[in-house]
Amino acid sequence: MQRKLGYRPALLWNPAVYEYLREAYGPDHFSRICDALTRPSTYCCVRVNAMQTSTAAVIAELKEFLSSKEAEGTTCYEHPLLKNVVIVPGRGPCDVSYDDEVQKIVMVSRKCAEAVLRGAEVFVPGVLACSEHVDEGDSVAVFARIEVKDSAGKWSNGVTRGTTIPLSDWESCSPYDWFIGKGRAMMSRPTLFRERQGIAVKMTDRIYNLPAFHGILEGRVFLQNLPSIVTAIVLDPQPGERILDMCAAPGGKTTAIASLMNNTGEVIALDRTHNKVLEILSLAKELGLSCIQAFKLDALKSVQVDSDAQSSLALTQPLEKGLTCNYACVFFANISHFGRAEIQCFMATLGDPPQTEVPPTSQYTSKARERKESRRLKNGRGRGQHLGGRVDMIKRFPPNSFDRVLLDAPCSALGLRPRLFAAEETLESLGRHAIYQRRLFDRAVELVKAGGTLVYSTCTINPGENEALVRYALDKYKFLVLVDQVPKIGGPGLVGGTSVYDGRGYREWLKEGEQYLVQRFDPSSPVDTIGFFIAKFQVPATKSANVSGNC
Ligand SMILES: C[S@@+](CC[C@H](N)C(=O)[O-])C[C@H]1O[C@@H](n2cnc3c(N)ncnc32)[C@H](O)[C@@H]1O
Repeated sequence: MQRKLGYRPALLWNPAVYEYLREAYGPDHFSRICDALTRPSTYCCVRVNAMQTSTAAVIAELKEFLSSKEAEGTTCYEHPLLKNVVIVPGRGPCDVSYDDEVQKIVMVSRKCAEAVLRGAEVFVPGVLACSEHVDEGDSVAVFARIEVKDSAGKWSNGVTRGTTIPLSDWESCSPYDWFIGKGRAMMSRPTLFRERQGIAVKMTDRIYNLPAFHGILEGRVFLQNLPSIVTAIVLDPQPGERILDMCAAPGGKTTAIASLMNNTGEVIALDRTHNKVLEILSLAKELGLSCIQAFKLDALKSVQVDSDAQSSLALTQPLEKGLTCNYACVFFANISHFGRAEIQCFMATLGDPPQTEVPPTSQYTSKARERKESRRLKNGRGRGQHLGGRVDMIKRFPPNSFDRVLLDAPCSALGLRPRLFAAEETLESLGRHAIYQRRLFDRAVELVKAGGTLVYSTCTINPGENEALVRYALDKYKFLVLVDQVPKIGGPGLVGGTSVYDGRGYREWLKEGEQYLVQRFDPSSPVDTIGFFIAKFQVPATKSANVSGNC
């Protein structure tokens, strides 16, 4: 059947979100955006680590590498506007025809398919089902299985892992299966469903051919989306400055910022997830960027309140020590789920720390510590040690601590591509993202110095998390100035607002004139990037007086 032979996936949305975005962009534009979201960008963007090498050297090495591949005609060039950025074009969509040789099918999960469309091979955990008698070396057609709603209203792929697809029975594929290319099976069917890892299918004919250069130029380049690189440049970090990257993992923008500063100054990277902090540290090490310090910290709790000052020294200790070292650490570890105001209020009533609250460990071991010790004996050293050391967990900062702050906020990620399914977000969940981003933004405003710069970015096309955040920021913090950005590669933002009530009342976007100050990367535009949004704010020298009146 025709639908199985072409790659024309229709993106599935929650109906209310679909209507909301359709109204925001207009039917034709939104239809083009949906179409673009289902495809990967047709080029790779490589950020050169200028600390280790030069753009010319990278281009020379890449050209040599690419010419040794069968990807004929593939070349690369420096981005015309961005220093140290190399573009490597790919191809697609390509016609991949079936012939009699390909009779066997491998069905993969939607997430696996999205990775394959970005250039990955099919790995074992991504395989859901395949034809009977698939043997190592067989030519197979690879299909993506898209989620469907089950009888309980839950989204699932509806396929039991290991299911057999009859030979050549294309009809057994539903309208939710999309052909993404052909490949060579690297293992037989029984092995495939017995193994837990490894390459299951090596792709030979892809709908999208993106250059893959794993394992070359390590430490000298970093593969990064164009808008992410632009975000770091827009922040305009200067050598010697103190910069905060509030939501930093895996560290793409953190390392871009540190490189722009020639590795001089201080880049503080926060993330609330332990292993993600290790990822930042490992990337910084790989790229040789020693000016980066990464901490595990909920950015919502990153601002020191007056009563923190006395205990700030203790708060910079790793939590493991904190459990035994002193009262302040134990206190903060245990109440970390409270908000700032509650902590402030509690601390104010607390007075001096009691001397005998936590006896020394030699005399006393808490139940939690006992459990931890027994886990340690059973499992060996903690995960921090396995992955290369533990991370500092608590470090609050006094207000007005940073020359520049980047808030690359956690978001609905509705701009990421390729994307074969978008129905998981509802108007309510979009509203929750927006609220969370506003709370993080409030902290960012506190932490940036008077005279400093604050950049806010997301990888979503949802105006409620983009333009509406800017409206919130300018309405709440009258002293903030929305400023122009260099370079400007994205298009203008959205003016006006929405009639669709998202349950939270965030309906106003930009005012006339403001749209040219932000940049919105539209996936359907010729720049062909992920959907992304950047806003830059300047804080005047008189910030502190204004902050107290507005925060
Ligand atoms: C969009 S990603 C950041 C990507 C990163 N800036 C980069 O360019 O590589 C958002 C990150 O925010 C982190 N995050 C979410 N809530 C947070 C919080 N309250 N405090 C700190 N990090 C948080 C998530 O763990 C996630 O790694």
